[in-house]
Amino acid sequence: MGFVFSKIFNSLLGQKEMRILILGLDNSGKTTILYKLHLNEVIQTAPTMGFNVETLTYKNLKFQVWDLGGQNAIRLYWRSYYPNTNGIIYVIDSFDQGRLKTSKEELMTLLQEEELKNVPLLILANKQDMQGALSEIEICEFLKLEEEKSRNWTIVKCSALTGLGLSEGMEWMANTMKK
Ligand SMILES: Nc1nc2c(ncn2[C@@H]2O[C@H](COP(=O)(O)OP(=O)(O)OP(=O)(O)O)[C@@H](O)[C@H]2O)c(=O)[nH]1
Ligand SMILES: [Mg+2]
Repeated sequence: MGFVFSKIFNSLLGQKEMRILILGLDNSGKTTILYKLHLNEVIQTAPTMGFNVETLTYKNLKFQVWDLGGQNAIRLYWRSYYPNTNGIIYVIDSFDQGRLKTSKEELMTLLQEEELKNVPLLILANKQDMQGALSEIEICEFLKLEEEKSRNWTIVKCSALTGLGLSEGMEWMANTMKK
């Protein structure tokens, strides 16, 4: 009986689009990641002034993925996209150590948002192809996220250029949402 219910539930879930936001500072690689996932290509990007949105299917789940511009002035508008969000992908440029503190501050601010309470968080430590990039362990230590007890979160090292880690990250998101 339970099996029948879980099959029905899964098929319903398969049709529902899960709303995912890709957030992070400008130049961290959000748009490159979105299109690497969508087209399996590295596209030439320009700074995003508004947003890009694409539908991706992964593990029988449909994700409606919103990539928002990360420039300082545009970050003010992130919160208008928060309602009904099912997952957050937070992208960090692992090579840009000078802006890691700012990136952490932005992350801490959004984690305090009531509308994003308990929403699963996938942190992507991007640009791992660059010599001198911080490892995901170093970034994790810097972020000090151990206190995020009520939220499902993980950190995955990735490169939007090579594709490293992107499937792993999406797999985590899909599995977390299916639970
Ligand atoms: N080496 C390397 N470069 C990357 C990687 N991901 C993105 N880039 C480059 O970083 C630059 C910025 O990438 P975008 O995807 O436009 O960054 P963004 O986060 O969307 O930036 P905004 O739209 O301004 O918020 C581009 O030159 C990308 O080619 C990566 O994994 N490795
Ligand atoms: Mg962009």
